[in-house]
Amino acid sequence: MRLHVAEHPLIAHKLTVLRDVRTPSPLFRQLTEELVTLLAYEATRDIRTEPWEITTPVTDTVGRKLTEPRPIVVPILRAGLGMLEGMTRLLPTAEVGFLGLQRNEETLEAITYANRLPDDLSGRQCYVLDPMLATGGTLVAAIEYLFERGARDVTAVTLLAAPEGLRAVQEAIGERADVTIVTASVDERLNSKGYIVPGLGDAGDRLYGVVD
Ligand SMILES: O=P(O)(O)OC[C@H]1O[C@H](OP(=O)(O)OP(=O)(O)O)[C@H](O)[C@@H]1O
Ligand SMILES: O=c1cc[nH]c(=O)[nH]1
Ligand SMILES: [Mg+2]
Repeated sequence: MRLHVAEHPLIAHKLTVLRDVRTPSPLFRQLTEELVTLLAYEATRDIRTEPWEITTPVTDTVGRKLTEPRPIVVPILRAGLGMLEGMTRLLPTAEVGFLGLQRNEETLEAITYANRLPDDLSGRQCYVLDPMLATGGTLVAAIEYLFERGARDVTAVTLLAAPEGLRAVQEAIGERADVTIVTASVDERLNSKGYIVPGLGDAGDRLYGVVD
């Protein structure tokens, strides 16, 4: 597993406003999108391209173009949905699959309630979107769903990651595949309720409001 912590003054600034408990949902959503676009730049550093011949108004030349098959972007509902627009703005031709997972607040176990992925992901570059990597249960489950369909090249884009969650992903995935995590921050720890500290609270609730 590779970890990339994206360090940039704009990321640090936007993340600080995002963490602030006084930041209302509309601004939280806007900042999430902006942060994802900045993180996507890092996350797609190894996206596959191939030579492509074109003619400019001046001459013939060879540039580069994204290779087929198209990359796939997989937001983890709910909170990952807030990252989709920012990612597809940079990767407009990407296919989008969906996973819905919810953490049980007592056991912290991730329960799957939606799985809408292409059947065959072999040879595809997959980008998983979830703002929070806490215990790692959700991301490990998501990566396993992608592996089941043949994916072996997975990049997870998160806003915050806890050291505990990073260790859990490393232990679960091992050397089985090429997994990269791109995050804006590795925070200090988890609290007794499994929340990231200092964190930003419940990302889904801050994006979309509290649902029972
Ligand atoms: O690393 P973990 O301990 O598994 O926790 C992280 C998960 O928790 C949050 O989702 P939540 O269950 O709150 O669902 P929501 O997005 O619908 O709010 C978050 O968006 C991650 O998916
Ligand atoms: O701090 C946390 C941990 C899990 N999920 C969240 O939304 N926030
Ligand atoms: Mg939530």
